Amino acid sequence: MSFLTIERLTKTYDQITAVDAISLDIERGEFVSLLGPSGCGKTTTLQMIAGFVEVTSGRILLNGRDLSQVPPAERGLGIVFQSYALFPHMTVAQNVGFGLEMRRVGRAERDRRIAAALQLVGLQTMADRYPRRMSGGQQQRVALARALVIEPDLLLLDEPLSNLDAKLREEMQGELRDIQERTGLTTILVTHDQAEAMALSDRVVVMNKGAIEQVAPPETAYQTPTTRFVADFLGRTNTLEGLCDGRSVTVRGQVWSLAEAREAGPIFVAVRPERVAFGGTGLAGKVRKRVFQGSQWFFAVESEAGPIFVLAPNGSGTLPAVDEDVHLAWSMEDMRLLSREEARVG
Ligand SMILES: Nc1ncnc2c1ncn2[C@@H]1O[C@H](COP(=O)(O)OP(=O)(O)OP(=O)(O)O)[C@@H](O)[C@H]1O
Repeated sequence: MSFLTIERLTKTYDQITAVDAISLDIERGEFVSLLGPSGCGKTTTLQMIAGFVEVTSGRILLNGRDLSQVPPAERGLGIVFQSYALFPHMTVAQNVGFGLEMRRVGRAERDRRIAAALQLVGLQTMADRYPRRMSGGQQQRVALARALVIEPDLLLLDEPLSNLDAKLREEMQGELRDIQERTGLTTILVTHDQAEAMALSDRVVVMNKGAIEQVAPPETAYQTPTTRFVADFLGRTNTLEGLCDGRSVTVRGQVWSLAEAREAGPIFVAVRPERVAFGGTGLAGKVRKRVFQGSQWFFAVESEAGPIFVLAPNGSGTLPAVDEDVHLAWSMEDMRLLSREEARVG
């Protein structure tokens, strides 16, 4: 039995099915992200786990206990929202200790746990500050300390870093992962940011229209997306139409032999921009756009099979200019084959 089990969880609002019979198992100590575009149902899922949104049907079991009749405050959860929701008239220590006071934890124990939580988020010197005199990143750390101090069974994070600027956000991601690893706390993060989900998680749960598209470690979901939606959502991907004859795949006259036989018929081929190379006698095209991105160059190529994006590391030899005629190649291993059904988008 998993630490957290979600069974056919559903939420409907009048005509809208926000979450559509999703099932998911999360192990103790795992860091899992619910990832998807706006409106896919990730927040609603988290809110049902937290107990803030009533479940329409399905079950949530935490550590074997059915949560349906358990009020939010008794579920043993630490929660951090996008808005820090700190009490402005309380110091950092008072904010962090609030939950302990509610739980009638004694003074000495409270002080010890507040100090430990502040240490964990690197705010040990700021216990007496008021939130308004702190940066967004520091306030978010207070919110995190407040969630950690009650020693929750499960940590729920709803877009906790999306109010921070890009650099601070990246820094906080590292810290969040670090803290999670040190505490071993089972964590669920809701985010629409695929880079954030991939950087932090043991597994990502990619959601679309209230349903789960794929559950996998970030690398697996990125390298072997099982649907076109996942392939498009996790980074940029090129999707081209092809034809399979059972033993090989053809895209505009270019043929790749298959390692394993596959059902014949029309298919889609997905290949990542960083896997496409210039040169050889592959697909012909013309460079339409070339953009310097620091560590890499981005190219938009109009090919005979449609538009193809290419990413080439900076310093990887001579690269083509805009309007130059080019050939594009990639190997069989870098190609994902999606059936028409798998290739549906949206
Ligand atoms: N209280 C509500 N009443 C009616 N519909 C709702 C309510 N809350 C959410 N919805 C709808 O349910 C769907 C899923 O919403 P949800 O907030 O879970 O998505 P999300 O993936 O978290 O999106 P976002 O990142 O924008 O918050 C949306 O279509 C939304 O409009």
